[in-house]
Amino acid sequence: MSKKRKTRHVALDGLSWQPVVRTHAAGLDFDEGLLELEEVVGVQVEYHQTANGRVATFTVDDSKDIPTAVEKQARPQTTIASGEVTQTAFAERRTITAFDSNNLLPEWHSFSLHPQLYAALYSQKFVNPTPIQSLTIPKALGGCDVIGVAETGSGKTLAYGLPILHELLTSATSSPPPPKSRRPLRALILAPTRELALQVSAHLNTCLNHHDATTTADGEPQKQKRKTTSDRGREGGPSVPRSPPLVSVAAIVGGMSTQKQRRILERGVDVLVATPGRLWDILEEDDELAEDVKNLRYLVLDEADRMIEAGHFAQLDSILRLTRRQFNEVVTDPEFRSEHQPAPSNDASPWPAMQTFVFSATLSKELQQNLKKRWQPRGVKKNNGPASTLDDLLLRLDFRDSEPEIINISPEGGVVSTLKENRIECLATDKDVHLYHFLLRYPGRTLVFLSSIDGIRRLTPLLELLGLPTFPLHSQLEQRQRLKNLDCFKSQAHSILLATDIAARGLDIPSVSHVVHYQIPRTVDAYIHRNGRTARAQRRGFSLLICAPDERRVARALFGSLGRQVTDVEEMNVEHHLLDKLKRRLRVAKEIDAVQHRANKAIHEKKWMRVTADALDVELDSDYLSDNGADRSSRVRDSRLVRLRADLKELLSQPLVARGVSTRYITYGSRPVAPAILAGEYQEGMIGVEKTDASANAVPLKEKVVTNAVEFEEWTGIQHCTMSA
Ligand SMILES: Nc1ncnc2c1ncn2[C@@H]1O[C@H](COP(=O)(O)OP(=O)(O)OP(=O)(O)O)[C@@H](O)[C@H]1O
Repeated sequence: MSKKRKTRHVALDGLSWQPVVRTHAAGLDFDEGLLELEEVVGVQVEYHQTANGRVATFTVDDSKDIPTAVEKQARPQTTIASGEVTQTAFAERRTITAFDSNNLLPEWHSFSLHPQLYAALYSQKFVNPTPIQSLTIPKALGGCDVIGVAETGSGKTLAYGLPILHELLTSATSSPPPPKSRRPLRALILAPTRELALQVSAHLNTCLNHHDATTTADGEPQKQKRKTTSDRGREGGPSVPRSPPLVSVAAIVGGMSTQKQRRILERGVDVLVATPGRLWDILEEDDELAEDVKNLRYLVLDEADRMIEAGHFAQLDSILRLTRRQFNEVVTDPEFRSEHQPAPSNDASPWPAMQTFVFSATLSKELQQNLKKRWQPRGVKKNNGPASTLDDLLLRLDFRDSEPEIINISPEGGVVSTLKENRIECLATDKDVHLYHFLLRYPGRTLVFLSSIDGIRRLTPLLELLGLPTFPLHSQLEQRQRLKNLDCFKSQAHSILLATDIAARGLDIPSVSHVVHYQIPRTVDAYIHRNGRTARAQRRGFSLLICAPDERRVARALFGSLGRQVTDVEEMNVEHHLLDKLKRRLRVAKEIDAVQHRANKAIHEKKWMRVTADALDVELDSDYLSDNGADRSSRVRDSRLVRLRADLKELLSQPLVARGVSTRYITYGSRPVAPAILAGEYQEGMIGVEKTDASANAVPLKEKVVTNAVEFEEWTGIQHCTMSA
């Protein structure tokens, strides 16, 4: 006789969701666009078709004695923090208590960091601290507030991250948090974009969950195979005991399920990385978190200047007000204020006073000086209305330190020493062909910046039709798609990301070989940050500015603001004789795209008419429904498409041949090319075109001045122009 199963229905949030282990590497690992993965065990999911669509019912199988989240919370020792927790719990069992930094990481030894962090640095082969890390870490560990300005890709995340993790790890090791209560938030890191927030969270988690090495008795790291989600699956389900991590880091960003976010916060988080908009939404509902923010130990503004541009101003202002010692000012949202009366003073916090870190690659000197001067004793601050500029906002930061340390090691002229800049001047209508030529001539991971989303929408299908692996990134894409595209871009050695300035800040994508400014950036900061996606961490990088005549004034002003002249930037050598062939390919690709676009539009219109007619309960004209005319035109379109595609295929199959090279007699003649083809010295698909690095193919400046004196004059002739916004 079968035993009757006991079932009960519970709400989605009442289930015992558990974060799933995912592989880590420093940087973005978004699993094809998944922000966070959770699993639930012992629950049957049934789908029912209803008038409102498909509905899922979750039925807990009690025979398996699976606790719900509510039951779990009632048990001691089961609070789990952050999406990365199972890994963290796993690492915790191997918490490192000793590390021979004196011998293994001598350059880091004087910082006396927590052994866990040393082991993580060692396993990532970060043998030397970067300059900003060397200067910042001792100050931060000594309790100073720090304003750090250093070039892009110089390791600013760990400059503020290591001191925070060090203190949290040290205090967690000496006095573990009480098991039952939700652990209070200790550090808040605010970042302007979702991608950057997720990246910072992943970067810090890598330092906590170091998987590649474990220590032997003498503290010597020893290689160990990293566990992956699939390994775990093969082993037959979760094998890791789910104990709380020592320190948990989580990210809260827009575009992520709010239910998941609530669960993450309920489990308790030590370090929260967030975008201001989503964090403020949560703070308005979560009193406990708002209370935590008032008693923070660390506050970090990463890429503070961009936060203003990203339209987070009001929310950022409101969050910063919560962190101030005396809550006696007008809050942006009065309703919120009445609910959240101030904690009397930060002195009540069990932690020492809050430390504030402000980091960016671009904070004006003037602002840095103002920040230093602006400190006033508690309670005498003026100007309590809502902040309206970055200056205004940062001047209201409540540094507890009367002398915040300003560490500015940004390079003169804003250019990283390992970056090579080139430019191409051409008509606006020739930008496409120059971009196409560059992408073929210098394959690699290329990030192309455009000023408008329309431009990205136009170029993406063209480059795809031309056979180039192209991915778009802009704010009108769904978050999941944004992360997926980033993942695709970074997983292929030869790929192209067409992006707006949403990708200009902070993103640490491994080995971006080229940055192309398809349109001139609107600000100097944007130019610096765009360039900063390549030439990171002392690697070499290349940036190309494609400039049309009507952009020259802006270019001149931009370089003027950097204390340079645009003519200091070498012109790129272009194989002009190849451009005609490339233009032909582009023309056909554009035609295909236009025909396809018309076809899609017709289909959509028809569909829309049908849905609208159904909704209004009206009958469509029989002529309209008969499809005869439409069929005819779609047949014409289809056959045109077939023809055009065949033309493009033919054009793409024709090799691009350098001037003076005969493809009929490749073994002899004035330039026999066969030996070089066999030796792989030519660029693929380009016969007779030498394989070179983009940075090695510029027209030397002197030569340019002599041969093109008129053009040179045009670039320098007009003085005193101003940047347009
Ligand atoms: N000490 C180190 N040694 C070697 N590599 C490091 C070190 N510290 C950080 N890195 C690596 O350098 C890269 C850039 O670091 P990070 O993203 O923190 O730079 P950043 O200064 O914040 O850049 P941006 O201004 O563009 O945001 C990362 O891939 C990081 O893993």
